[in-house]
Parts: sequence; C-alpha cells; structure tokens
Amino acid sequence: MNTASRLLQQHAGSCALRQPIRSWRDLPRKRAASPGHRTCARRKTCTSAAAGNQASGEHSGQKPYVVTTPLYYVNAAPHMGSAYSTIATDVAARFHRLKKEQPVVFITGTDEHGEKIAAAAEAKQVSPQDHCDTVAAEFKDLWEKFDISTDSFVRTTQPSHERLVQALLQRIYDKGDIYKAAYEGHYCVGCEKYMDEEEMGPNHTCPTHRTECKLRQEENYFFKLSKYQQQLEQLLQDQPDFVQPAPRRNEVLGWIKSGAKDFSISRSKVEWGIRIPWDPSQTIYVWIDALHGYMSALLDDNQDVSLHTLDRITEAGWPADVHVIGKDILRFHAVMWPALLMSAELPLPGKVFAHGFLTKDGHKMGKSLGNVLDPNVLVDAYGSDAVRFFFLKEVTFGSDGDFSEERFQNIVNANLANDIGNLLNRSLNLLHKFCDGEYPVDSSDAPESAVLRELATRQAEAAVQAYERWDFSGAAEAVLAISGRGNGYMEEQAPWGTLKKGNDEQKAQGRQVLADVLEALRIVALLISPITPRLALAMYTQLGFSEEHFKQLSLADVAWGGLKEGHALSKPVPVFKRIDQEFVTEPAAAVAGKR
Ligand SMILES: Nc1ncnc2c1ncn2[C@@H]1O[C@H](COP(=O)(O)OP(=O)(O)OP(=O)(O)O)[C@@H](O)[C@H]1O
Repeated sequence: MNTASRLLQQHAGSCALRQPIRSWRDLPRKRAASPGHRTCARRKTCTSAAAGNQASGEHSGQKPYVVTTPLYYVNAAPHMGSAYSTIATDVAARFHRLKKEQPVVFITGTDEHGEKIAAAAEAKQVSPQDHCDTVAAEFKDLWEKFDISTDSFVRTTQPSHERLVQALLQRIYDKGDIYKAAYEGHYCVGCEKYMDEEEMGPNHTCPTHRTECKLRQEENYFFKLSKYQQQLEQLLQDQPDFVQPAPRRNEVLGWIKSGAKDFSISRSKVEWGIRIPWDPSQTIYVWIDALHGYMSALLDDNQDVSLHTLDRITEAGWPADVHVIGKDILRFHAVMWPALLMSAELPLPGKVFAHGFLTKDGHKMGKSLGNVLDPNVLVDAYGSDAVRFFFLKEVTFGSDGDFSEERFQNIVNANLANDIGNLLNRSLNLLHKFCDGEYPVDSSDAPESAVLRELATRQAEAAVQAYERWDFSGAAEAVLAISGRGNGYMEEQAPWGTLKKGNDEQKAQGRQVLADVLEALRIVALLISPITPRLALAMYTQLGFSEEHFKQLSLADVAWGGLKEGHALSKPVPVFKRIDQEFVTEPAAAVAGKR
C-alpha cells in the first residue's frame, strides 16, 4: 500500500466517527440547506406538484430515486442544448415526485477543470476559478428561470468532489487497474479527448467541433478498461435497458464488442485539474473527474471524504437511477463510468438515457462552435412553460430536432393558449355566469361511460405510461387529446344555450357539461404539470385550489372525481397569454419538428 492510500485509510478511521457520511435519510433537512437548493427554482416559485414529498418524511427508510443531467462544461455560457437536457431531466424528476413512491434527488452541476477551461479563462484574463464561478452562476440563474427543481448543484471544483475523485481513483490504483504508459494519438481539445481513427473525419477533423485533432504524445496513467470488457458485455445483456433508447444500446454494445481499449485517465501537461493522488505531477483527465460528480453531488460541499466514505456511499443515495445525457457523451457514461465503478466495486447506475441533438442548420448546437440558440432570449420573451413545452412536445426524446420560432409560436398558441387556456377560460366564465362560480355536481357522479370521463381516464393512463418510458412528446400528446376532446364536446353540447334558455332538465345537462369539462381540465393540469409547472399551478388556482393543495398532489389524483359539489372556483383570468409578438431569435432553421 502506498503512502496516499495509507493516509486515506488512517483518515477514514479517524473521521468516520467524527463526521458521519451525509445520509439520504437526512434529506429533508439537508435539502433546505444545500447550495443547489438555495438557488433552485422551487424556493422562488414552488410550482412542483408533490414537491413536498421529501419534507413530509413519508419515505423514511427508502432509497431515493436519483436522476442526473450531464455536468455542463463551463467553457462558455449555457445554450438551448444544455437547457434541453436539464428541462427533460426536470420533467422526469417532477413525474417521479408525483408518483410518491420514493423521495427524489435531482442532480445537476458544472464540470470545471481541463485545458479548455484554462484557455477560456486566459482569453478573458481572469483566473480559472473566477471564470468557473461566473459561468456556474450563469447556469444556476438559467435553471431558476426555467423552474428547474434541482436538489443538488455540484461543482467539480468543490472540495468534497476533489476528495472523492482522489479517493476513488486511489482505490482503483491500489487494486492494480491503473498503469503508466506512453501514449500517442489525435486529441480534440473541443471534446477534451483522444479520438479513434474511425471517429474522425478527413484530415483528422473532429466531426463535432470541425477542428483538426492534433497529434500528441505524452506519458499518462491508463485504466485497464480491457479487463472489464466481458463484464460490460454482460451488463448490457443482463440489463437491456441499461442504455436507452435501443439504437444507443446497440451502438454501445458495438463499441464494447469491437474491443474495450484501455484509456488514459491523467494529463501531464494540464495544470487546471485535480492532482493524481499518488503522482501529483499529473492531473486527472477532466472527463474522469467529471463523472464522479454524480456521486459527490450526494455529499455535503465540505464533507471529508475517505475510502470509508466510498464504502458507505449507498447511504448517501448512490447509485443514480438514471443519467440523462446527450448522445455525444455516451461512451463516457455507458462504458467508462460503469467500468470504473466495477473496478472500485461500487454499485452501477440503473440506466443511461442518451437523447438527441438540437440542431441549427442541421448541425449540433454547441458551445465550441457557437452556433447556439440563447435560452435566456427565449425564456425572457416567452416564459419558461412555453419553451419547456415546445422542446419536449416537438422533439421526440431520443431523436434530433431543429428549432423554428414561427413553428414555436404556432404550437404554443394552438396548444397552450387555445386548446387548454381558452377552454378553461370559457368554461369558468360560464360557470360564474350560470352557477354562481360553484361547482354544480360531484364530478364522480358522472357515469364511467360519460364521454369525457372515459376519455380522460384512458388518456391519463396513456400519459403516465408515456412518461414512464421517457416519451415526453407522447405524454404531451396524450394530455392534449383530453383538452382537444373537451373543446369538441363544448362545441357539440353548446351549454351556453341550454343554460340560458333551456328547461330544468336541459339546464341540468348544461351544468353537467361544464362540470365534466372542468374536471377534465383539472386532470389535464395535473398530467401536464411535469412539463409546464407554472401553467398547471395557474390552472389549479383557477379551479379554486390552494398552492399548498397543488404541492401535495400525487398521480393518484388523476383519477376522475376531484371536483366536488359546492366547491368555489376562482374568477377566470387567462392562464396562458397568447404569443403575439415579433420573433426574438435570428431566422433559424426553417422547419422544426420530429425526425
Ligand atoms: N445541441 C445539443 N442538443 C441537445 N443537447 C445538447 C446539445 N449541446 C449540448 N447538449 C447537452 O449538453 C451535454 C454536453 O455538455 P457540454 O457542456 O459539453 O456542451 P456542448 O455545448 O456540447 O459543448 P461543446 O460545444 O464545447 O462540446 C450534452 O451531452 C447534452 O446533454
């Protein structure tokens, strides 16, 4: 055992008693105090239905559902692609909170070391740490604007993270899975990685960053990935869902079968990084450093970390259930990360979901290329719900999608302002005019075969199933089918006529139509709440419920029968303002939509 290991072990013995590992059993208290949560959207606009599930302590003793976004590289400000991953992960987190099966821990953060960061800082003539502080704050601010319900925002420059990475690598080194060797290869600074021949375009160009990958030679430490080839193959056979969607799994299996090559985990010439614990002349390769962030996000910022901590990492909530990533970083998450964990004998994440790219003119939007759509411009002009809704409904999760502002405005107006917002406004107006603003019957009195009850029940099931399989577009479509039918039903039944001029029986029918439409809209609000949390809260408020009530909702509440006779509904105020303004982005790709 080398000195560093010995020190780590001694440290383990002394600090374990003094400072127990943060346990997910402490989450309610920790959550309120965590730095990520201090800046999270929930503090300001707590629009998460069922956001209170952790605070209530109702899940004590259960492992949390842990879901992560990539840790974004702070080489430049966030763009719509970064926001896309984060919004999608937020939807998954919100949906799981609604299920109330487990507490949920939603992790995001920033990846802050490496050559590209040092270069970006130098270009601005600031220190790397100052640069990271500035850009990390931009990410946090953006997540707040987008109502991202983060539980933990991890930064890879925080002390607990640095200690955890060192402890974990030391364990792998002590096991004999790391060795030193000379390396020569073509390096892409944009990707911060050596590229295989088959990954590069003509003249050794990186297809993503469109720059030449320069030939480099250095002496590095290597991880014996090859030793884990069989175990990795077995993982993908035993857990076919480990990588989703299916084409990505096949891609990963192809990589593994074609030979899992040992890879370099250190850099000899990069100063801005975490030192290799047994050889401080080298720094840890930024990608290896960043992957550990998913684990250190579960620790307190300044927590002491030791080998002992690693042994008890499950008490902090590890493993993650799902890593949501873009398809560009699949190899790191689906091959390298599991292999490192296998070597360290720690539990593997449950799943890696790799979504597609938002493209501009058919090319991946990216910070390095600068061909990005500024999410601040969109969210400032149109609000969080509109942007969240458009990208989740219009881009099939897992596929690529382009943006067009014209299509954005059309879709959002048609679906959110007209189909949902107008229907609620019209029916509430009628309710105030003809029923004194009181819900006229018990919604559960409608027979199960009643048009809207039958449809809403069926579509709710379809929406829940779609969320479960990460088909956010399908979930949105299933919900819109309810509001769409609600509009049709209003037109067919025309309750305004019968309520005004009908006999008693016709008036009762008119009231029943309004009651059914409003109950259907309540279900719409709850089902769409993971995607458009503000709109959902506004709808619930209009339906006469408090924010507290909204926060306590669970999936069980999608069952027909929530609105009761005599319940007072609020005066109608538009819940979603129609967009009627000039475009705020440059003319972008002409056609949006699914591919
Ligand atoms: N165009 C995009 N579409 C969808 N997601 C994206 C896009 N660009 C980045 N992301 C998300 O961000 C992750 C990569 O984060 P990173 O900070 O490296 O961003 P980047 O813009 O791709 O950086 P760079 O252009 O410097 O390579 C992706 O895996 C994905 O989750």
